[in-house]
Amino acid sequence: MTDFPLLKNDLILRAALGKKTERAPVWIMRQAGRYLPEFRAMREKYDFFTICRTPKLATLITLQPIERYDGLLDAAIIFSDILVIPQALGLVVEMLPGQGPHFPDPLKVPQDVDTKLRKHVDVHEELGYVFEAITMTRKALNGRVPLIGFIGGPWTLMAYMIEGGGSSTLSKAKTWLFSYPKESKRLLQKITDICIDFLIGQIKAGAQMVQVFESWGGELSPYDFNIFSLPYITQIADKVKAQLKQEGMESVPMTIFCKGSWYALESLSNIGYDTISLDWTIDPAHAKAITKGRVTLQGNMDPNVLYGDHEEIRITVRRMLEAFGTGEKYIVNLGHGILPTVDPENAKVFLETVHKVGLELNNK
Ligand SMILES: Cc1c2[nH]c(c1CCC(=O)O)Cc1[nH]c(c(CCC(=O)O)c1C)Cc1[nH]c(c(CCC(=O)O)c1C)Cc1[nH]c(c(C)c1CCC(=O)O)C2
Repeated sequence: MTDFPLLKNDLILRAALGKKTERAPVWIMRQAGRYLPEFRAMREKYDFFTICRTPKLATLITLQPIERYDGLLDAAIIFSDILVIPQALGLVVEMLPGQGPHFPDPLKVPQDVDTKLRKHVDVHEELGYVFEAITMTRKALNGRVPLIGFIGGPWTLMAYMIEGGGSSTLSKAKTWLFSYPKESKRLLQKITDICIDFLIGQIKAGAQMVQVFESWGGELSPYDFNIFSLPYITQIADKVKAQLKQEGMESVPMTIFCKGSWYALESLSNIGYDTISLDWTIDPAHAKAITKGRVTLQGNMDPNVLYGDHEEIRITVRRMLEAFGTGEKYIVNLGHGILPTVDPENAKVFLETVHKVGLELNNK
């Protein structure tokens, strides 16, 4: 194991493990991204996946929000993308400016799993650049805040690999689920095996917390979620923790974010994750009543509130903190990624209010 600088702010790790905190910690999904002019300047020079594959650039960008919002963020998240796993499997993925991800040759029929995808993926060979970026970033952070690693959930990755990009209906991916359920499960298992190896590698490289982004969970009915998502995200938590334990290594807190899967809260609080990240359609009181303190909750302000004026942002943050409670089992975040046209000053108002109101409510 590499020797890393001593961690000075462990609020988020304590909150994730259910310990008391002086105030609720905060970070922002997609905090290193297009809303920051310093990120856009880098993107004028470099292609998206070139940045992901160049540890020095990924480190620099991961640190951008940490430096801009000096002392206001309680975690950094490694700059990368969930789609590096489909790339590791052998698919070409491009990031089209302003349009998002594009697969020129996606999976079309089940036989493609055998002809278009690598039989075996060695994560060190294919994704070693992410591990290097994590180790480099953890050192560059110099203990300021913990570093979060991440992966996409198997169903979300499968859907991208078949749709070939974003989609409003996911009809192509769902055609697989309902026409070729056996082959779909085989593909989901293949992706899951890589997710497990990749997360373990990220933790060994220095990730101090990890998040699974099942961003398209809510596109499935509760019945289908239990068949095509839940078993795989469950395996990820189980096997990552079991393997680290077997190797005598400490695990790190794990967060599951199933966007839109409000119906799955009960199941999600029983499958080995420490934290559940919520989108804004879930009422905090409802989430607390269902999860009953078994997990830490993270979230969940509507990212569009950051388009409101400063006073509206402050009011919404206060309401959210009062509803979740700030001293225990809560991490503040948005309900989904920060939007690319948000004013970075509004994000600052959000962060400052979280600090101010969090301390105030804890000292009551
Ligand atoms: C579905 C998904 C993807 N990527 C991701 C998800 C899960 C979270 C979610 O649901 O939003 C996760 C992700 N993508 C990115 C990060 C980096 C770390 C961070 O959060 O700051 C993380 C955690 C960088 C990125 N990933 C992407 C950008 C913008 C790319 C650009 O510069 O053109 C960044 C900074 C591109 C991307 N990557 C993806 C899409 C749909 C897009 C285009 C839309 C968008 O820009 O938000 C796939």
